Amino acid sequence: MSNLLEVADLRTSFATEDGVVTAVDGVSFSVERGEVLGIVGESGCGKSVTAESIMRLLDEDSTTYEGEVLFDGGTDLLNLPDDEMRRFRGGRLGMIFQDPMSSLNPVYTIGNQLIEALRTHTDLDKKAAYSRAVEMLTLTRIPDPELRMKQYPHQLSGGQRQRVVIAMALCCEPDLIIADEPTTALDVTTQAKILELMADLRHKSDAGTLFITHDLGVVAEICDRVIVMYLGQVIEDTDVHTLFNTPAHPYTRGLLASTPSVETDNSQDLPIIPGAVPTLKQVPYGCRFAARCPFAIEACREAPVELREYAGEDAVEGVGHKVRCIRAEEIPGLIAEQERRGGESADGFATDIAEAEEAPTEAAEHAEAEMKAAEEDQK
Ligand SMILES: Nc1ncnc2c1ncn2[C@@H]1O[C@H](COP(=O)(O)OP(=O)(O)OP(=O)(O)O)[C@@H](O)[C@H]1O
Repeated sequence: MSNLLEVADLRTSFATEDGVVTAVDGVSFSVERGEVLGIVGESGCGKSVTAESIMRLLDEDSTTYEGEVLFDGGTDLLNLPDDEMRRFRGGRLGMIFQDPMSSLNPVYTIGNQLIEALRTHTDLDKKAAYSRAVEMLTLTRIPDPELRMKQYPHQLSGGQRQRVVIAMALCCEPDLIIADEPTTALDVTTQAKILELMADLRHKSDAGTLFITHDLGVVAEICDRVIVMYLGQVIEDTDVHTLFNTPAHPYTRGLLASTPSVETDNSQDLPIIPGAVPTLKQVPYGCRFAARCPFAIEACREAPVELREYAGEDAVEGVGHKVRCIRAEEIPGLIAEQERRGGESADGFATDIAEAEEAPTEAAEHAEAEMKAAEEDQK
């Protein structure tokens, strides 16, 4: 069976005043029917640009796409004529964004908008579209769906608006749903309810879902497989259990270690990934994470690192597990050694803010030295 979505070597670049920057750099992954694939990573790592590239929502004049985005057996979305792409969006491709107001028109009632979406993308007549819209709102468990049909977006709460957007994304029975931080703007209780709703709805359709979030707790709750992105690249790709039980990339370890859990009730004791994601103008030549990595050695900085199959002793048989780190197999041993020596390891990351703040200085110095060397090379 072919994948529902096959993204192959996607590269998205922007022409900016300071030259061309590549926000998504050779990203490949696939989504099967019925599967939820999570994309996780810190702010600025390219999650949204990946989604917006698949949907072709970026400014056409300043954006260049390379690679392939093959949908349902071969349609390359990157080469689809504009009018066909418009038909795909909201039809076979459903979208849910962080801010529900970006998907809703403030001057039309909820009913008008749902009916319009259904009439554009299906053969339903007005009466059938009305019934279907109410049915979809009921499915999202919004209170009093018939009343909501007559209301305008500003008359609803944030959680209710997001339920409407979910109803809108699902009403035309899309094959693929792209959800970009759909719960981030909501309070914790509403967030939990919306996640529960999404988890429930996925069992009612065989659509594939691409779920973008910076929150590993959300990943654990809703995703089957996960890709972790860092500075425009995939740095780890595996199923959700493997990611949480045997993470292989130091960045993933850092993200997991710095995520509060039920056991860690004091977030001050959580380790910190030092520094910040470099800007797209400062992309390091070798491993892009090296400047922030407690395990980086000179070899990490000498050449670009490929995404490859993880072959550690703890690798789970039969589970695809890819990692972009030349030391991934050594790291469990290095951490065990640290622990044997009595150090508080926290997967190699410091829990002390002062200690963690030393590293960005080192990172910045290194990035600057690399930039200088690259400039010299170009002369
Ligand atoms: N139109 C644009 N022109 C130039 N750079 C852009 C443009 N859009 C995004 N970027 C840059 O691309 C990089 C990736 O951005 P993206 O929004 O995909 O990150 P993200 O991982 O989704 O982060 P967040 O969680 O904050 O949304 C960032 O450095 C961002 O500044």
